[in-house]
Amino acid sequence: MSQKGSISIHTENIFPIIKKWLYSDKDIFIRELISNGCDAVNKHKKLISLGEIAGDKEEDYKINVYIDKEKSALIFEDNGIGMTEEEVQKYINQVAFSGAEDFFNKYKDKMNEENDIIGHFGLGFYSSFMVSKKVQIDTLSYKEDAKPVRWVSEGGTEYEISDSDTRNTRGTTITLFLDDDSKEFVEEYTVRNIIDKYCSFLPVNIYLDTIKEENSEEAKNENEETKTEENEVKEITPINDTHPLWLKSPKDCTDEEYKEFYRKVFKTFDEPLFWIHLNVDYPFNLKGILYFPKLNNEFELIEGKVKLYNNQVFVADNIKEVIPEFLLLLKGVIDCPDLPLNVSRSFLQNDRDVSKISKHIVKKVADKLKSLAKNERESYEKFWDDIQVFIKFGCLKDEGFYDKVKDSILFKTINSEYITLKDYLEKCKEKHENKIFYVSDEDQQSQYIKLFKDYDLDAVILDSTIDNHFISFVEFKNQPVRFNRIDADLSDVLKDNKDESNKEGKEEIENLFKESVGERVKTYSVESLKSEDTSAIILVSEESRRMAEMKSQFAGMDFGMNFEEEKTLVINDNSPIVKKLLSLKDKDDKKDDISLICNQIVDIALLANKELEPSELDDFIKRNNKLMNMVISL
Ligand SMILES: Nc1ncnc2c1ncn2[C@@H]1O[C@H](COP(=O)(O)OP(=O)(O)OP(=O)(O)O)[C@@H](O)[C@H]1O
Repeated sequence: MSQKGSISIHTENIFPIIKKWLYSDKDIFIRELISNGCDAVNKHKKLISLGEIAGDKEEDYKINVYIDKEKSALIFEDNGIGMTEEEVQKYINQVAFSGAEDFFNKYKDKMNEENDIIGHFGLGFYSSFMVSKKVQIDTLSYKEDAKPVRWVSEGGTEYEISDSDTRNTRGTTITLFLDDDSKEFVEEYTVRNIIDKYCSFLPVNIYLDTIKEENSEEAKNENEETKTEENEVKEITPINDTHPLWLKSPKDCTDEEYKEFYRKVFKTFDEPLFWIHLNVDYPFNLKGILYFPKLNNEFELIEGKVKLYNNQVFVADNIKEVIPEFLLLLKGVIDCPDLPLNVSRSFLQNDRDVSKISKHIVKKVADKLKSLAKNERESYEKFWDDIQVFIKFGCLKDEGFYDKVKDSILFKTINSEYITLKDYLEKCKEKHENKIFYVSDEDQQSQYIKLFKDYDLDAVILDSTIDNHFISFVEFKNQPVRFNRIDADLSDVLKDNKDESNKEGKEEIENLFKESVGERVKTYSVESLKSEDTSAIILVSEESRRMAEMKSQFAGMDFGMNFEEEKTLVINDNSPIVKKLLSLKDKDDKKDDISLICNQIVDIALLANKELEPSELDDFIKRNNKLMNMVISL
């Protein structure tokens, strides 16, 4: 037997649910009530522009928020459309029946502008019961012959409607009598911060004031002040900026405006490097400004912040569904009226739409980078050190982003030039095809940099933490290109410059070192290096170094193999010391000295590559002392 039916809901049970679960954050009742006021104003303006009613669209529309400490109440007052008794019955008494939706549906055929009404679900108003023991609405509709109405409810399903004796101008006043757990909302500082957070860019002026008790000291002082400064008119400024910069057309915004907006929104004195003004009408509405912040150090990146707005109402910071994770390293604002938000606004519903928006933002960022790299190369190079970590992170996170920006990725060379991968490979094709040499630590690898410069070779600097991963990623995407650290095996590259003369002498030098140094290095090679100052350098095979690094990252794990770095000692037969050693090789009484100096040369070469092992350092110091003694007793 099958049966169909409809589930019944007991309204009495709904309120505790709304109160407790609907909104994750108590503060948001302020946002909901102010956005209702804003909707009410916008509706009124819309009716004027549609010619439905007479009036001045530029009238002084506003939302006043008053704090009444004495009554422990918060009052929200607007001069919007107001409500008739019938509308109160319909929109307020029926939970989840939105007058905003109703209004939009009624006029949507006539409205050619986008829908800028915030309300949607018909639930926002009830968030006021999260903080109130009693809520009172006093409202007067714009309609002719409308009478002021009062609606009062103490949070259950009971309400009372009567004539209002306090509202005699068009608009709505909502009074929240705060419950005992919500007394913090009588503090002006708290309320101001919340309005600032959510409503900074709402399109209607918002003012906040605390009602002074008539005979209080504060009120008396204020009276005194007004008496003494009779001629001075106290200027009251709204909390919000009703025309945020992102709404302006990019061509009308000046650099100074962008910078000022950045400083104001992110409360900083810093200047952004550059920015992207997003302005999309199709296939969805999206406006915003993304700033590339100037970084003082790599780790500051985590502080990025992208604020998401829905019709100028703040929704949340850093929503990763809309803004891809790597873009969260930027700072900025994004206003997307089409966001499929759910009731509590900070949660998104439809993944497909959201991912479209997110893809679009990525594309815009990539386009901007490409255009800067192409058209403003000089400033792009100046920014590069600051933005490179961000871009590399983006590439690692999103291959699509890499594919878009790959030709705009720069590499700084040891000659302080900036070059793309393509240009580097082309330039070095003859000398080392598909091989990129890089420096991971300029100070430590200075010997090698010098060698490179002597041989007119070029290397790029990849010294941030992210570069290790980035190198593997670029190799994977650009096979058979390989990155080699500057101390990697250069024999192929040096071969071209190889001096084939003195072959015999070279063999003798090699044997001399082999005898004295033994197994400490795997291979020996003797070259005629251009610089006489270097007696020898150590080269480490790229593969073996990477394996050894990997092993040290997974310390303690047994890989079943020995990952030793494979070292080659390149001895310079142009060095006067090496020459001298060679000349002494047959002198028996010099054997010990030769061995001492050969080992010392190896250690110095090792030191120039990286720190010595403790036991090696020990020997090095002992030998050094011996050498000094020898010199002194000469
Ligand atoms: N200040 C106001 N002035 C005029 N009408 C109002 C005001 N506040 C609420 N209303 C009416 O009550 C309706 C219900 O408000 P409520 O905040 O519960 O939902 P909403 O704004 O439609 O949607 P949401 O839940 O998304 O905020 C509104 O759609 C509007 O018609």
